[in-house]
Amino acid sequence: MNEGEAPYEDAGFNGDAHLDCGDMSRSRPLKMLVSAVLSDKRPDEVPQLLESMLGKLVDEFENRLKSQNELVKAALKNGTDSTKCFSKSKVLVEATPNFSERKDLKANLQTTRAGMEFIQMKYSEDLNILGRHLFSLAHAASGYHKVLEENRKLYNQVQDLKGSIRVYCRIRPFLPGQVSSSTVGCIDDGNITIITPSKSGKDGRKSFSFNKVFGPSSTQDEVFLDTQPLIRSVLDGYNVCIFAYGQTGSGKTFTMSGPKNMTEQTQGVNYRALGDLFNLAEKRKGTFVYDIAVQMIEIYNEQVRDLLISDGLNKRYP
Ligand SMILES: Nc1ncnc2c1ncn2[C@@H]1O[C@H](COP(=O)(O)OP(=O)(O)OP(=O)(O)O)[C@@H](O)[C@H]1O
Repeated sequence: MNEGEAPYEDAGFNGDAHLDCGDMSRSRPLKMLVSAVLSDKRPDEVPQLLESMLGKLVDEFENRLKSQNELVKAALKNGTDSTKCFSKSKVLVEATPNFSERKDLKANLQTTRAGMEFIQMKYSEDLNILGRHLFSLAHAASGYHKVLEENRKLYNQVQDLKGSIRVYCRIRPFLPGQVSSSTVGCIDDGNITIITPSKSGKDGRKSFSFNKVFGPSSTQDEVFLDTQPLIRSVLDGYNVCIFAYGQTGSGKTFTMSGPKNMTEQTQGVNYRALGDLFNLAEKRKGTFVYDIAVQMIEIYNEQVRDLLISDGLNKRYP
């Protein structure tokens, strides 16, 4: 796994992860329905939502069962009354041609009753299955949320262990026609030695330590990859600040934004960081909703200026 890739991206939510009921054809429309309902919900809303859905379903089934029971009772009552009348005036009724119809009616009522009892039984079976599905889903949803939380903590702990303040050094190559009095002696991961030929002894050879040193041939991508995991912590609510420091012409703008004629390869940290954050936010949109705002200011000669205001007069902060 890429260091920068948040591990919790892999903990993808699969709605049937904990379903133990074998009848998949029955659960498919249910899963689609549940996914559709849950797609725009935040993880912390999911268990509560499922619980309320389940509650509504139980109420609905109970109401239906109740009304069917009442129907059956009413139908049976009518049938019994007819039978009583029939016995009181037996001779008369036997003489009428409606006798066989009443018999049929009684038989029909009994069949209907048996049918209703069967439907009632099926309903309670379905209700049980549905209940199990919904509880499994609620359980899976809350488990998924816990895993996400855990992974997020671990991810940010790793960032902390790597150091919450990191200092990188980047050597820019000599520009065409540039002559320098000092040269880079050696670069050893986090250490750099600068040699100044005009000086002798200790003064001619100085070593500096950083979290990492990027040599003159390092690419924009290599520089960005080292800061990427830190940048991603922003999406977990951490504050991250990256700034470039150095003398004029040392390559701050090049590293942070890119050269004048920029291509995708030469984009600097700013563009790459924003691209990465937008991509991640898009990937996680089913789980998290992020509000993104941007502000651009310049601090120059102790004056703070808003660079996104087009009206030049109001650029300056009070
Ligand atoms: N890593 C690099 N590879 C190639 N060219 C570079 C690199 N870093 C800087 N340069 C070039 O060096 C020149 C100066 O760089 P840049 O403008 O980024 O410096 P700066 O520190 O922002 O300067 P200033 O403080 O004056 O704004 C530019 O022409 C830039 O394209």
